[in-house]
Amino acid sequence: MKSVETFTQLGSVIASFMFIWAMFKQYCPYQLQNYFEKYSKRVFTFVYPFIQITFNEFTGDRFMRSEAYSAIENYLGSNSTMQAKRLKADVVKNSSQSFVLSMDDFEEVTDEFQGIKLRWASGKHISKSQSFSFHPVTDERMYYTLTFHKRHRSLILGTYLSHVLKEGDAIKVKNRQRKLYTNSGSYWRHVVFEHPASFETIAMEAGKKKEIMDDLITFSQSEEFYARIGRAWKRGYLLYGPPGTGKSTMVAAMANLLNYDIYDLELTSVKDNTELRKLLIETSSRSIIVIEDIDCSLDLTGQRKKKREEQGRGDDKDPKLKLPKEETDGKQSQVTLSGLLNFIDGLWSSCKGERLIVFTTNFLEKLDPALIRKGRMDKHIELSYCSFEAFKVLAKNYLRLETHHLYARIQELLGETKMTPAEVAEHLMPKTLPGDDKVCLEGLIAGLEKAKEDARLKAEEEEAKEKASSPEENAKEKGKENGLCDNGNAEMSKEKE
Ligand SMILES: Nc1ncnc2c1ncn2[C@@H]1O[C@H](COP(=O)(O)OP(=O)(O)OP(=O)(O)O)[C@@H](O)[C@H]1O
Ligand SMILES: [Mg+2]
Repeated sequence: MKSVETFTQLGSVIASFMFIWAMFKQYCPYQLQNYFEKYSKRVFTFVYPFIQITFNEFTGDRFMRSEAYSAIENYLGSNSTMQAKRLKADVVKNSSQSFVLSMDDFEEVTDEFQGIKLRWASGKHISKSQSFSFHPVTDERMYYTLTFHKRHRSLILGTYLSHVLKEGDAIKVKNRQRKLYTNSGSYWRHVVFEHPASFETIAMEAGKKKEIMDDLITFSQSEEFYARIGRAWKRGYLLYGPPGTGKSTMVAAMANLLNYDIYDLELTSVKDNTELRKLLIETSSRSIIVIEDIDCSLDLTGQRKKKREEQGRGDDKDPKLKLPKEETDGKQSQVTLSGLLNFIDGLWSSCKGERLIVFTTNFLEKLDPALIRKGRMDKHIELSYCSFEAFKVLAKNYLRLETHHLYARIQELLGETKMTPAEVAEHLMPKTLPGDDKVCLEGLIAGLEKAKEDARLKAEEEEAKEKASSPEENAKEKGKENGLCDNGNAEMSKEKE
């Protein structure tokens, strides 16, 4: 890199000479000017075999920061921290509130790409406002320059620069503030997404958890695979299970694992298929589009289909078919099952980047099979009642307990009765400060025993009802009634006698 520096100094000398020439050339005869310029350029390229590219912070529009400049800034971040003697620090308001370091003005760092050394330098143009003012405004425009030998021109201009942009963008995505979007009608609004859920804290069997995490990570790293097989880079997940088993929590954990944004799509407030299409096209890459409680969101369920069949109306693929959920509402949503299916199947192919679509439901059996078939909803994940293994995860998170003598009783009860992780978690919440583990575990045992007793009573009640409504029982009951009547008649006839 020493040679680059020497040549840079030489370049500066030649540049100064060119500047002096520019000042005085007007006093030279025209032919001499041409002659001098032609040969001075040749000499310059001969003695200075390096190419320099400038990347300005602002291009054209003063208010729009150049994307290339930001990508380079991110790309050089780690190099700058290691090499530059003067750094600039800033705080990024993300969850970690960490510092972001970049090289200060007029600093230099080197980079290496496929064995080629390159030099990046930062600079600043300062211009004062021309108009007179007591508070003159200075206009500062930062820039980066990249210097490399001309024999590497094609490699640097092609492969290296796209590598810089790609890496810089990836770093930007990693450091960015993630967002949670919700739709009000056909517009997305967003807030900063800072949900603490992670796969580590989700109560679930370790094997199942690992399988889901592996699936997600494999998906996020399979851009080339999807391109090769000619499929849009998307994957559908269907999370189903009773309320309070962690479906929404898992969506947040997925977003945190993959560093994705979340688009929480409220289908009932979407007017029609056109609005749905608009909303979905506006979603960015690296995002999860979630439709919670899909069975309630719209009547996109098998039951509605059956009802329609009974009414002798066409099939569910008819795009004109309207499936308003709240027909009594003033505003009717006219999003159709076919509208949703068409989007899931078709439109994404033209949207760049990766997207996950997640449906959650409490009632799997209510959903139209067309909606959840493989290829649309590729992975079906059941979130169910709390197992002992899941309980241990919760106890570790909430009480920092690995084991306890009450665990044996809890294991026994969890095998006999159903309780959702949400309910178990509620029992494990400390009731006083500092929390008392034994009190929490005993509370849970009491809760489980009560749930077991309630379930037993309910089962008995149902059994009794069933018996009452069974034909044999009815006949017996009738028999009894008749018997009573006969007896009554007999008594009456006795009385008559
Ligand atoms: N598997 C789980 N692991 C850890 N915490 C859980 C789990 N399931 C539920 N919880 C806790 O219970 C609360 C409710 O869970 P969540 O909202 O994810 O349930 P859900 O399945 O989405 O319910 P619903 O069907 O009613 O929307 C969460 O705040 C979470 O802390
Ligand atoms: Mg939920």
